[in-house]
Amino acid sequence: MTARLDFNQADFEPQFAALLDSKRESDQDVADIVASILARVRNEGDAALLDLTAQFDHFQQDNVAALAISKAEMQSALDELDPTLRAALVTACDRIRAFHEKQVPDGFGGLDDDGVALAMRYTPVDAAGLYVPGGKAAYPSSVLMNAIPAAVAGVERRVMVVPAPDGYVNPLVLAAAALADVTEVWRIGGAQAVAALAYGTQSIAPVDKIVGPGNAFVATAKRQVFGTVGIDSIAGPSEILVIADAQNDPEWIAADLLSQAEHDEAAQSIMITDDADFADAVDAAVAAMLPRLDRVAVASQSWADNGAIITVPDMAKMPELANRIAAEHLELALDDPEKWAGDIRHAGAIFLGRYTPEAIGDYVAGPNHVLPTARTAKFSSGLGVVDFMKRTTLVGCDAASFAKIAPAGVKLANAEGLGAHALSMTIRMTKPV
Ligand SMILES: NC(=O)c1ccc[n+]([C@@H]2O[C@H](COP(=O)([O-])OP(=O)(O)OC[C@H]3O[C@@H](n4cnc5c(N)ncnc54)[C@H](O)[C@@H]3O)[C@@H](O)[C@H]2O)c1
Ligand SMILES: N[C@H](CO)Cc1c[nH]c[nH+]1
Ligand SMILES: [Zn+2]
Repeated sequence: MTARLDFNQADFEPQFAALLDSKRESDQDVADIVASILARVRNEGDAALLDLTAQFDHFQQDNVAALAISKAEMQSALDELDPTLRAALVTACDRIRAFHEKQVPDGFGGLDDDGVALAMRYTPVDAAGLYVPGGKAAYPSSVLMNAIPAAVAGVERRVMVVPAPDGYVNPLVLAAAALADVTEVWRIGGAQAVAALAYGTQSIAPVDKIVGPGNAFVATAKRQVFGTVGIDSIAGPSEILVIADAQNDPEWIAADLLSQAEHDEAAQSIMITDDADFADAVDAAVAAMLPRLDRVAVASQSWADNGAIITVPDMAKMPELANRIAAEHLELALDDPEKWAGDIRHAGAIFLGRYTPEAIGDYVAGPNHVLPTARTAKFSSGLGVVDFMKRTTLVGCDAASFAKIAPAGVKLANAEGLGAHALSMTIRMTKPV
């Protein structure tokens, strides 16, 4: 049974607060396990990586070099791909690349009113780690979502890690890596892969930034290595918030809720509706659909443990709740979805109207599906080209422009009691070359 919350009930607020608080990647036990895995890889390098890969992925190897996948293996996976599957991958690739090419920032530069040359430019990081999940499902789509923006940004070393449970990596994942031009692939996953990318080991050179989605252990590991390396966002177990009125087919909405529940027992699917009978109909449709899914066990547990159906007296109450949920994905299965979207301030991605299920965004719409979870959409965004870049500012004064602005700088330096700062400016006015 999934949770049912009614906005009009006296106990709504504590129930809603508990729902918001129930994300697995925020749990202390996960944080403790991850901290010890990170420490082991940092201290012991390759040996710990081999040991943890054997423990968590049941993949035993004697040396880390054996965990690498060559360019030739990736290419042959692509060459041997079923042509219709290859065509689908190419469609996804083309649409994702087109959307991300629009994101390349320009920077700017020129002389300001005082004659000072000012500019801002964007440069890519040298090396990016691309986490592709693979514990419970294979994610060729996540290869594309990670690797394409990295390549568009101009990152030279694009290092993919993917867990290989029992030593197996789905060939479609390798084919996607070839198509998206990944430069290095390692069959490692979980917090130990994040640690190897962040700290480096004897065999794996460290990267500057780690991006990509994963389960609670991966998301927590990224949070903990931040500072040693950059990260994109906390992209943990999937979430969907569906806003639906009674005009919808309950089965369509049930399928949308289950599309994210089937990712992980820790995934979260929530619906808000203004119609109690429709809420009952969706609940029944989910129950009827669940046994027909291949991933019935995962989806059932997710729906029972973390799912919820919320009824509101009218849709005007919806935006405030949606903004507090700050979901990774938000579907507006309503008339005039653009109008409602204007009231949504916090969501990783918004899907407009009854014909835009979230799943279209997972694969082929074009925007990235690596998105912030666990309420972090309140302050962070989905993966994009700028995540692989840094900004550098440039300033250039000549004698005339320097003389115009330096006196204010000298005044402030003296006020801060920083005499050498003041001197480095006054010296240029009193002792010009
Ligand atoms: N937010 C996003 O943008 C987004 C996108 C795609 C997928 N996802 C999410 O990615 C996740 C994929 O999860 P997955 O499990 O299939 O693959 P995964 O690669 O994220 O995790 C598998 C790894 O987790 C580690 N692990 C598992 N149980 C552990 C334990 N008890 N202790 C320590 N480590 C442990 C293992 O090292 C294993 O290799 C799902 O939660 C899915 O919802 C999120
Ligand atoms: N919905 C996931 C992001 O939370 C992405 C994905 C990949 N494949 C299917 N779905
Ligand atoms: Zn999905």
